[in-house]
Amino acid sequence: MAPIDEDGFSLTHLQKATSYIKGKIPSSPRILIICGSGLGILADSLQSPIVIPYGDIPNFPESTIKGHSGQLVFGTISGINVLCMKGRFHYYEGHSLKKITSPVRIAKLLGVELLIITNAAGGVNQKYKVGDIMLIKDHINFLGFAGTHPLRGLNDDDFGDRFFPVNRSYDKNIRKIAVEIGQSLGIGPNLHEGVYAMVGGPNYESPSEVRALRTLNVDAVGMSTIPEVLVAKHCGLKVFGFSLITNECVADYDSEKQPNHEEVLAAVNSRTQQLKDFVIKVIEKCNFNVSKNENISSDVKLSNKT
Ligand SMILES: O=P(O)(O)O[C@H]1O[C@H](CO)[C@@H](O)[C@H]1O
Ligand SMILES: Nc1nc2[nH]cnc2c(=O)[nH]1
Repeated sequence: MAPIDEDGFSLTHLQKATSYIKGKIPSSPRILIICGSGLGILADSLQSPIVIPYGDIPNFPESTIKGHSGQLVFGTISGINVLCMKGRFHYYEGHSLKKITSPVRIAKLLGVELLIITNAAGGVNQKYKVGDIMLIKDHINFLGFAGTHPLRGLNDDDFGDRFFPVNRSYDKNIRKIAVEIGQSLGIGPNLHEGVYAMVGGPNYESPSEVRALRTLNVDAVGMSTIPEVLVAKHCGLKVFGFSLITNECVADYDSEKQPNHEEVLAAVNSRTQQLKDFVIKVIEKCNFNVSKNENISSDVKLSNKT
């Protein structure tokens, strides 16, 4: 029986988008960077960029949120082929989780081996300050607790096994490199390793929710990232992820503070150059971590399947 092709997530359905992208790029990407709110500036670090608007890619979702421009950019960083999503998709926009994560499967089909995923997140840990970077060491998938999952439905064996582990999802070697790079860039005191939690959104947390997250040892909270990571792990990609702390979550019942998207984007804008330097150096150091570039093949097949 063919996997349920709900929301176009099966190999057959994704081949149209994959073939279209293959026709636009000269060789296989090894790294996919997914840019969080306002973090599309990371794409500006790519050499010889080729820009493909999401709207031109068959069956590709569209971004609807400020700070997500809706372009796929192919280029190189330190000689490594990189695909960068300037704009990601969120469950609260109305996209299904299959749709949100379909770019990860397309990246796998294109030859990507490493997902670098970024987001803007609220600081739950009271030690975190606006502008800090949190390397994600683990996550809590609240949507998954209720069974809301991108891989719900028949499993597509073309991509991965029905049941799969997600402990050690966030590559420890790359995190170690990132910590060293953070120190070399002078952001060591503002660099943490912590637990990211995803909620559905689009509202920010109530004070009681922030207090509950703290009891669960959550360090940062957002409305994205984990579905993409789960699909990446399912199909065998390495993952490195970080959050930019863009606001301090409000746990005081009488606080006048009201988290908002403008402050989120402003916090990202204030760290633009440092974030670009950070990501470039992580990729430079990870050079050994992915295969060398190779010319793009015309047929669409999974690299780990004969
Ligand atoms: O997770 P990213 O895409 O960075 O965006 C974060 O910022 C927005 C809220 O300000 C939400 O979309 C939340 O998920
Ligand atoms: N859920 C959530 N997502 C965010 N994205 C940026 N800041 C926040 C926040 O405080 N809460």
